[in-house]
Amino acid sequence: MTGAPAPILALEDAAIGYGREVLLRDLTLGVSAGDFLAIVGPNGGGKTTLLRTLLGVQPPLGGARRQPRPLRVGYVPQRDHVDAYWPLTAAEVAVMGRYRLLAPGRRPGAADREAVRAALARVGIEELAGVPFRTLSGGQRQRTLIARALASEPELLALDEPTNGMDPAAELDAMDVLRALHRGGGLAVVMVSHRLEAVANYAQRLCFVDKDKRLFRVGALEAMLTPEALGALYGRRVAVREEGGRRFVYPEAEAR
Ligand SMILES: Nc1ncnc2c1ncn2[C@@H]1O[C@H](COP(=O)(O)OP(=O)(O)OP(=O)(O)O)[C@@H](O)[C@H]1O
Repeated sequence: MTGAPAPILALEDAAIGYGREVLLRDLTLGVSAGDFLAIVGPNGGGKTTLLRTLLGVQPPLGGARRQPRPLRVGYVPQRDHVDAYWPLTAAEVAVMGRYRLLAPGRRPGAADREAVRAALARVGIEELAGVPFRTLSGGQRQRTLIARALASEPELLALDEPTNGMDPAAELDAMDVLRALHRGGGLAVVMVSHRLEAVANYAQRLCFVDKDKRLFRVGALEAMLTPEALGALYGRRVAVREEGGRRFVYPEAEAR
């Protein structure tokens, strides 16, 4: 039988939220091995809540979360939530990703140091291993946090706003790193972004989320970049144009 591959993580008719407050309900979403899914919506729209519920960090308020087998997930939190790592070096931050692979009470050994070196190399910052995290640029910090996640040998990389606050060049660099990890490493990637343009050239599938509009929609990239789907997300006409092999998102001026 052919068809969509079996999901490694799924929500079925799920409600997400906190305590008694449901942000969105009836959400059905699956993530398969090798997927690249971007969750897009406005600030405060419920993206992080959806990601955390999908990962099992917080429970759904209704419906079900399915995870058919144990899954190694590398989680990359929002960068500005982790500045407390001062005064650790990049390698000392990345080695934290090894801790759950260590036997209780064991300290990281040569194999762990090699895994960290390899993880820093995969994100292109091997030479920054001994540099204090707090002195790194935003883009270098983000790569360090991705290396920490990679050091845990994940099957799924989950990232919350990985390019937030970056200049356009650093954003492209970071997204290129994710693409290389996805294509070369066979990693499934699920990321949250409030900027559609940041992910429109990288993700295979998009999920639009906005609790205020009661919007939840998921589909293949091409199906989600239509005027109709973009209108549902932005509440105005938005066009996507391709120039030089890249997609750009243009909100169109309202008629006066
Ligand atoms: N721990 C919490 N308890 C109660 N409400 C929360 C909690 N965390 C977030 N919320 C609320 O849930 C809503 C969605 O927040 P969420 O962080 O999921 O949105 P987001 O789309 O990821 O936004 P951002 O891009 O600003 O991080 C917001 O109204 C927020 O105030």
